[in-house]
Formats: sequence, structure tokens, C-alpha cells
Amino acid sequence: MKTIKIAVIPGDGIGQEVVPPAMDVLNTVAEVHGGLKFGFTEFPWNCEYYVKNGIMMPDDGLKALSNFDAVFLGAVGNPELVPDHISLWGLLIKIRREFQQVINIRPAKYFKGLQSPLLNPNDFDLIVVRENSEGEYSEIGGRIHQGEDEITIQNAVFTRKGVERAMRYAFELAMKRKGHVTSATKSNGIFHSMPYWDSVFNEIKDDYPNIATASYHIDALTAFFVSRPQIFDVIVASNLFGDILTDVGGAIMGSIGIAPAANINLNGKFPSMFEPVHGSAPDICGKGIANPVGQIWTAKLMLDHFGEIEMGNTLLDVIEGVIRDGISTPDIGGKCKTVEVSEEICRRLKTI
Ligand SMILES: NC(=O)c1ccc[n+]([C@@H]2O[C@H](COP(=O)([O-])OP(=O)(O)OC[C@H]3O[C@@H](n4cnc5c(N)ncnc54)[C@H](O)[C@@H]3O)[C@@H](O)[C@H]2O)c1
Ligand SMILES: O=C(O)C[C@@H](O)C(=O)O
Ligand SMILES: [K+]
Ligand SMILES: [Mn+2]
Repeated sequence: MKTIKIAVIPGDGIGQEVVPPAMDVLNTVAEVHGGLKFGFTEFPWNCEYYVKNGIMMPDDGLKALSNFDAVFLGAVGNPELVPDHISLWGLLIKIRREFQQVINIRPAKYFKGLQSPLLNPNDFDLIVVRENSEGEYSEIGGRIHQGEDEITIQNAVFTRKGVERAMRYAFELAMKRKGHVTSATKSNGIFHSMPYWDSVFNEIKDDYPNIATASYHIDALTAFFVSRPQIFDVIVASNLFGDILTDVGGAIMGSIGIAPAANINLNGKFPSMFEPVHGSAPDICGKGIANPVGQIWTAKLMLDHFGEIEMGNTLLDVIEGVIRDGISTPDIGGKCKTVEVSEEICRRLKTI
């Protein structure tokens, strides 16, 4: 029996509503598989924990997580209780950084039967490779003076290692897919880092003569996600550009409640973390109508990560079938509750 030990952090808001159903789905996957078992351990770290303890996770929290094969996280953030930069940097971004989860892969594809807001979604199928450890997400900088003399400086960090790593990951991924990599740049406006980004991209692409490439400024690229998403295969982007692009990726599928993500540790020293693209959705929290598909598709990425490709593909087929049959939450036009969707996914998995 292959046992996978998973640290579960439901987190805030709808994270609490979509993580338990996704765990039910994973348990059903294990049951159907026969040779697979998930050992779940839950950690109550979120903004309420911060209010009680003054920290998002205990000092030995990372040490506790490091004993697991993976982290399965819902969402972090409750701006009514804790400023967003404190909660995110105290938990989500802390785990990404300390566990060297340097790559964030975020697929988006057209689902048959799911109403995309695009008139002609053209069967798109893309993956954004988001640099996940540096770039615009940096604590370097500060504030000085007050009033009209007030100054704020926020530095972006682009290292040779970080940029090259993200790009090579994208090219390797493209070799297993449609053989195309697009670079998200902004070298017309950002004076130092983006021309550097372009030069590294031009260097790396020479190592992959069989991969076709394109490079677009992020503004135009974002528009192309809407007007012609079918032209993309793999897109490599800095931390911030990748963040923004992947919400658009979710939106063109039909809802950001569907979009999955995987924060990948490449060196094997720490666990990887699986958490959907969306946040804690305070506007719908408590109603039981959060779309669980993002969290469940994220579970599929976790299955892939552990080599369970066939089970992962089966799960994605089942998700697609359930959506096609209209068993879905209001964000994608359905009338179902969160658990009705996950229960139907479990029911169908059992018939396979
Ligand atoms: N990775 C993360 O944990 C993460 C990601 C994004 C935002 N956040 C945090 O979440 C909080 C809210 O942020 P936001 O409102 O900008 O983004 P959000 O992703 O939480 O919500 C944006 C919109 O999408 C909808 N939505 C999101 N997930 C959905 C789902 N599963 N089903 C149906 N609808 C869904 C919401 O209702 C909302 O209208 C903030 O505290 C923010 O910092 C965390
Ligand atoms: O900015 C972040 O990375 C947090 C969230 O928006 C995400 O996409 O994971
Ligand atoms: K999330
Ligand atoms: Mn985001």
C-alpha cells in the first residue's frame, strides 16, 4: 500500500468549505485505486489563529510540515481580521519561500459544456509557469518620512538562478506538450529587470531548437488570453505577471473557482504545496456555494505529482463530465451547493 502523508491547511474563508470536499474526493480516489492511501493531518493556521496567537503559524510550523509528502492548502486571507500582506507573507508565501517551491504551475483549458464568457473559446489548453520565489514579490525596500516627503521603495529581485530555472522548466514542459513557449515580458516599461528577463529567455531558447517561442509584453499578452487563448501552450512569467495572468486564465474558463495550481519544490528537500489559484472569497463565504472544482483539480495535480497520472486523468474526466451535466455551483451557472458537486464526483468515481 502506497501511503501519502498530507498536511492539510484549509486556511480562511471558502478554503474551509472546499478543502474537506476535496479530501473526500481524494479518499474516494484512494478507495477506487486500491493500492493508495492518504494520511491527512489538519493544521488550523489562518487569520483567526493569528488573532489568538499573534502569528499565522507557530515557530516550529515549517518543521512540522516538513515531515509530510505534500501540503494541501485552501486559501489564506481575511482582511477584516488581518491585513492581507501580513497573512499571506506569514503563511502562504512563507511556505512557498522556505520550502523552495520555486515554480508555480497553473493550467487553464476549455471545458466542453462549461459556459466560457468568451464568445469563441476555441478549445484552448495552456499552462502558466509562474516564477514563485522572487521577482516583484520581495520584502526589500521600506518607507521613510511622512506627509509630502513620504517615500516608499519596493525592490524587485531577479536572479540568474530564479529566471533561468523558471524558463528551463517551461521549455521542458513544452517538450511534453505542444512545443511552444511564450515569454511574458514588459521590457518597454520596466527598465532593468525585464530586458534582463528577455536576454535570459533568448539565451535559453537556443538550447531548445525544437521549441517554437514568442514573447509578448504582459499588457498585450493579457489581452490575447481573452481574444485568442488557443495560440498558447506554455507561458513563462514572473511572479506578479503569472499571478495576474492566472486569474484571467480562470476567468476565461468560466470562473476562477475552477483554476488549479501546484507550488513545486524541484530539489526534493521539502514538500510541494497544492492550492488553487483563487483566494478565500469573503463575498460568498458561509453560503456553501463555493466552487470546489479548483480545489479538486488541484488534488489532481497532486496525484500527477505522486506519479498517479492515470488516476489524475480519470479524476479530470469525471470533473469535466459533472460540469457538462450541469452539476455545478452558481459561479458557472449551476444551482448546486459545494458538497453536491463533490458528492457527485465521488459517486461517479466509484462507478469506474
Ligand atoms: N492563494 C491564496 O490563498 C489567495 C489567492 C488570492 C487571494 N487571496 C486572499 O483572499 C482574500 C480575497 O481576495 P480576492 O477577493 O481578491 O480574491 P478571491 O479569489 O478570493 O475572489 C475573487 C472573486 O472570485 C470569486 N471566487 C473565488 N473563488 C471562488 C470559488 N471557489 N467559487 C466561486 N467563486 C469564487 C469570489 O467570490 C470573488 O468574487 C484576500 O484576503 C486575498 O489576499 C488568497
Ligand atoms: O499573490 C499571491 O501569490 C497570492 C494569491 O493571489 C495567489 O495567486 O496565490
Ligand atoms: K489559494
Ligand atoms: Mn493570485
